[in-house]
Amino acid sequence: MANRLDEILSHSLLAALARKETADIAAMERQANARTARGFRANLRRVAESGPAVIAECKKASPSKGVIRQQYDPASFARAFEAGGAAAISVLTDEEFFQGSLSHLEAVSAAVNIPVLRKDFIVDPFQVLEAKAAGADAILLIVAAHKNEDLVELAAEAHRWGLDILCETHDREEIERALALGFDTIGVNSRNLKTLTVDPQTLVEMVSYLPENVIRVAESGIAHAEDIERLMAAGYDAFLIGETLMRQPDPGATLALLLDRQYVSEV
Ligand SMILES: O=P(O)(O)OC[C@@H](O)[C@@H](O)c1c[nH]c2ccccc12
Repeated sequence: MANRLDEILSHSLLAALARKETADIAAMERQANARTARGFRANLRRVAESGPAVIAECKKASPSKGVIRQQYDPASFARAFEAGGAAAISVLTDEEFFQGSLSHLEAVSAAVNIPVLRKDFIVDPFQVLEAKAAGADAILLIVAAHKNEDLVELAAEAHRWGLDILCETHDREEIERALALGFDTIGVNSRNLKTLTVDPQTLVEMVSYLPENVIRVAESGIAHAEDIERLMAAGYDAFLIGETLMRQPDPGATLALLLDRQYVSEV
C-alpha cells in the first residue's frame, strides 16, 4: 500500500500555499490578535482531575472510512458535546480527505466556551495563523510528518499566537522525539498513518513511555466506556473520540452516556 501520510502531507502543503497566495495576511493577523486563546491544555488538566477528559471530534469523513456522517452540522454537535461534558472539541479542517473546512472551525469556536483544536495536517506556519484567526485554541502537530527543525518552527509559531499544541505520536521513537523537544501534551494515535489501520494494543504499550507531567491523550478507535476505563487505568488523562460519536443519531447524548457510565463505574 502506498504511504497515505506522505500523500496527504503533500496535498496539504500545496493547498495551504495556494490559500496563502490570495490571503490578506494583515487582516488575518489583526483577527488573530483580537482573540485570546482558551487554554486547551489547562482545561484537559482541570477535567482530568475528576474523570476522563474527552476531546470530542467533529469529523464528516475520513480516508479510511469515506463519509461517516451525512447530515453534518459541526456547530450543533459541538454545543451538544459541551453540554454532554466534553473537555474540548476537535474539528477536522482538511477539505480533501476529511471533507472539513476552516468555516467549520469558525462556527464551532463561536458556538462553545470550551477550547477548540484545529485537526489538520499542519505543514506550514501559515496554517497556524489560519487556525488562530478562525478561532482555534490549539493545533495538532504530527511528529511522523516532520523533521525536528520543522516541529520546532511550527511550535514557535503556535506559541507566538498563544495556541497550545497536541503533539501526535505513534511509537516509542516518536514519543522520545516529542519529549526531547519539550512537548507537554502528547497524543498516541492507535491508527498507523502510513497504513491507516488501528491497533488498540499500541495505546496500552506506549503510555509507559510518557512521564506523569505530560498530558497523555489516547487517540482513535475508542468505542466503549470500557475502553476509556481500561486506558485511564493504563495512565491516560484524555481521550480523543470521533467516529464513535459521529455515527450515533445523537452524538452529544452518546458522549453524555459514555461519561455517565464511566462516572458510575468509578463510584
Ligand atoms: O474517529 P476515531 O477513531 O475516534 O479517531 C479520532 C482521531 O483520533 C482521528 O480522527 C485522528 C487522529 N489523528 C489524526 C490526524 C489527522 C486526522 C485525523 C486524526
